[in-house]
This record gives sequence, structure tokens and C-alpha cells, in this order.
Amino acid sequence: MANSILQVKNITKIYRIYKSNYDRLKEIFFNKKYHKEFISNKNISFELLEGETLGIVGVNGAGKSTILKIIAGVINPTKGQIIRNGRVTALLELGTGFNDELTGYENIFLNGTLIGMTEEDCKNKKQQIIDFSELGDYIFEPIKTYSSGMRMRLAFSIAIFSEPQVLIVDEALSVGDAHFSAKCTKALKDRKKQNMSIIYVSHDLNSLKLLCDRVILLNHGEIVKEGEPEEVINSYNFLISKLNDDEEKIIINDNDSFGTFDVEIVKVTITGMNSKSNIISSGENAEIELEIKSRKNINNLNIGILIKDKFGQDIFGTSTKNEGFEYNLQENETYKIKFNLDLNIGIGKYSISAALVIGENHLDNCLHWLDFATDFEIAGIKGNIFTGMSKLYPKLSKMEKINDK
Ligand SMILES: Nc1ncnc2c1ncn2[C@@H]1O[C@H](COP(=O)(O)OP(=O)(O)OP(=O)(O)O)[C@@H](O)[C@H]1O
Repeated sequence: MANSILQVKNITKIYRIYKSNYDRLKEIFFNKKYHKEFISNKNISFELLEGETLGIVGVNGAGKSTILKIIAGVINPTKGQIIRNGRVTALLELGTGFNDELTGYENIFLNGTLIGMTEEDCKNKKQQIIDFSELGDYIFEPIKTYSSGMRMRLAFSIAIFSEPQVLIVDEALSVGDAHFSAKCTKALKDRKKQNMSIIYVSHDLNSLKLLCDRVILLNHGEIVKEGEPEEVINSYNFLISKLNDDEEKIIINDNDSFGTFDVEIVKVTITGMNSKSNIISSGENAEIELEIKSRKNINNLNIGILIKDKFGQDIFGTSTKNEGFEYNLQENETYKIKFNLDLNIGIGKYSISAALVIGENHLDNCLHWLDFATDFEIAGIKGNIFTGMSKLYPKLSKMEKINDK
């Protein structure tokens, strides 16, 4: 069993909120309460083991950054205790500890020593830091000329080469471009193999699934779930879908919509059967539900759906007629129909178009065609990983030796 490197014990943080600085002063002078209290985190306890990567997820304001700042020692808790059994380095608000007037090179020494490196460490590691950051000659320019992505590259490089026992990463990777984020993810995985412990906060659910051994879900400052990444992220998605319930109704954009409107598509939703939201794992069973309203009696209605990728390419389309069903509708009635399918498609963002037609295709007799009726994201993969757009199920032959003859 791995050793415990960090213990977070019953941490509560109460922020004092003053209407003005004047109220702050009055409180000191008149010994009277001029503030309101806000409980940001309540009774948080967890342990981090050596070599473990722990994810923290939660909606904006759930208390993620506050708990990280307390662990890093940037702010004090109101109650509770942090026991650190190793050096903790935190990559919190990007570039905290940088001096904007100094060059990137000079900041390696400044920031490095701030996070616990010796002068000697900084000298020994500076070239690796510069190489990893890919800043090239910009390293000799003042930090104030850097973009947020460049600051992040330098901050991340210093943090990773400072070789802490615990590295805290708060949303840092979301600032970089895809190439650098992938490089950081790989560096984190390598350090994990060397037994570094990581606390990782992100809204990027896929990277949480890829990196973490365990995830904690925070809501209103409390731990509401802790466990396997897949399971906790499903609970998070469910929580978000509840928050979004009121926004579910689709607004129909005239540019994306045409037809006689004798029957109209009122609403289209997609829900992953595990995630209970529109953030779904590849391979997960999902339901696309259409609500439609008829203005006339209609016979032989054919209902179609089309999934498109973010570039607008058709990924998969089908219709009830393809599946052997047509419908007769009565005037002024509302109906709903569900398509149930396993989403064996690659990671990415998709939209769904829907169509109501009589006949084979939408050009024949189109009652309503609606592009971008709703959207969803494939984040993470159930089962064996794969690359590309679609999951096919290969069967491997036995390996045969080919003899030269
Ligand atoms: N210095 C402060 N004074 C008063 N309230 C604060 C302070 N810092 C944070 N809070 C409040 O504490 C709560 C938790 O904030 P925190 O930044 O920890 O959330 P978060 O989960 O990291 O959010 P996000 O995902 O938006 O970064 C929020 O309601 C926030 O407004």
C-alpha cells in the first residue's frame, strides 16, 4: 500500500464579505461585526497517496480553487488541518510569482526558488525548462510581452522540473494549445510513473478520465461523491444536466429550418443512458428524443435524424422508414419518439439535425427540416480505446511466422 503524502482533515473555509474597505476598518475600530460570512468549503477530508493522481471536479464556484489554495498554503483554512509529508508545488492562477518586468530566463530563477528549488537546481534544470517550454529566444524577453499561453508554458515547465512530491494543477492545461496540452499531459503521466502525486482540477472531463486514479466531486463546497473517474464524472454530468433543465428548449433558427410546417419539430434532446446528460462516452447507449406537433392529420410520416461532426460532415443518418416504421398523426396533437443507439463514434463535438418527411427523403415532401436541433459531446471511451471517427470491431488473426524459402 502506497504511503500517504498529503492529508486534508475537516477543512472548512469561511470567507468574510465586506461591502467596502471602510467596513473592514470600522470592524477593527468599533469591535463590531460589519461583514457577512460565506462558507466556501465545508468539512473537506481526503488523503492523497504517493504516485496517485486525484481529480477534483465541480461547477463554477463549487470551491475547487479555494481548497487547492489551502493545500498549497496560499490561504489559511477557517477550521481543519493539512498534513503535508512532502514538498507541494502549485500551478494555480497562472504565473503567480512571476515578475512581469523580468525576462522569462530571470523568472526561472525567481519562480523556481519561490517554489522550493535551490539556486543550484535552477542552474541545472534551466535548459530543460527552456526546451520544454518551447519559448525559444522569447525566453530573453520580459514576461509582460508574453501571451497567457506562453506564461502557462513557462509556469508549467518550471513546476514540473522543480520535481515536487505533490503537484497541484488548476485548469492550467486549458490555456495552452492542443499540442502543448498533450505534451503536458504526457509529462504528468511520466512524473506519475516516477511516483509524483498530482491533484488535478479541470473542466475537461476527458483529461480527468485519462489522468486520474480517483475523482472527487465538489458541490456547494462539500464532497458529494468520490471514487472511480467514470462514475464520478457521470454524477457531475447529471448535476449539470439538472442545472441546465430550464434551458433545454431548442430555439429554432430560421436559417437552419425549412418545410411546410404541417408537422413541426418542437424539441430534440439527446441523453446518454449512463451520463444522463449530453456529454457521453464513446460506445455508450444514448437516446435521441424528438417532440413533434401536428397541425393537420398526416399519413405515412417518416422521421429522420442525422448526426454531423463539428465540420458539418455527415457521420450517421437514419429514419424511421429505414427501420420499417411510418406514422399516422392526428391534427393538433403532440407526440414524442425516441431513437436508441450505441454511439460508437470518436471523441469530439457533434450536432443533430432532424427531419419530418412523407416519402423517402426530405426533398420529396418536407414538413420540417431542422439543422443543429441539438448538440452533444463524446468525451471519453467505454471499453478499448481507438482513434478516428468510428469504432469498428476488428478481430485479430493468430500471429504467423513467415519463413524465408
Ligand atoms: N476572496 C474571496 N472572498 C469571498 N468569497 C470568495 C473569495 N474567493 C472565492 N470566494 C467564493 O467562494 C466560492 C468558491 O470559489 P472557488 O474559486 O473556490 O470556486 P471554484 O470551484 O474554483 O470555481 P471556478 O470553477 O469558477 O474556478 C465562490 O462562491 C466564490 O465566490
